[in-house]
Amino acid sequence: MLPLRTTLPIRRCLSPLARVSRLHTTPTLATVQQLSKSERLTQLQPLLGAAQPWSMVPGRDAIQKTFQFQDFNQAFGFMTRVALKAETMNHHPEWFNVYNRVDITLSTHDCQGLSVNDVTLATFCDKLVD
Ligand SMILES: C[C@H](O)[C@H](O)[C@H]1CNC2=NC(N)=NC(=O)C2=N1
Repeated sequence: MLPLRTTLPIRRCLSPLARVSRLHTTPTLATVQQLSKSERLTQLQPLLGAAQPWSMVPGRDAIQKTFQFQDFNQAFGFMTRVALKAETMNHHPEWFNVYNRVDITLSTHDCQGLSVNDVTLATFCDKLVD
């Protein structure tokens, strides 16, 4: 005779599908923070003061830079490499391309401003054309 209330552990109450989905739940995303004042001095300033500098976007906490290449092939090859890096970082540029020109704007939507991810991706872009 089964007792009226069984207190089975929760995992045995889940349907197989629910159990699997619990195994594959998306981990909570680490929240990315805006660059601190000191990070802006140590990490952002070098980008803004470089020989081929990034510049702040007026009215936004974002940086922008235009890259010029010999032709479309070179420009698209650059974009391909940046795109693959963006995917591995899960951090994506805002960009525009016409022929041999690539305009890139970087900012972090999740924190409505510049984060270390933008510094990392900007540095990656610069190294590609060094
Ligand atoms: C859901 C997804 O992980 C987030 O939207 C990622 C994707 N790529 C991103 N790219 C940029 N530039 N900023 C973000 O905050 C961001 N967030």
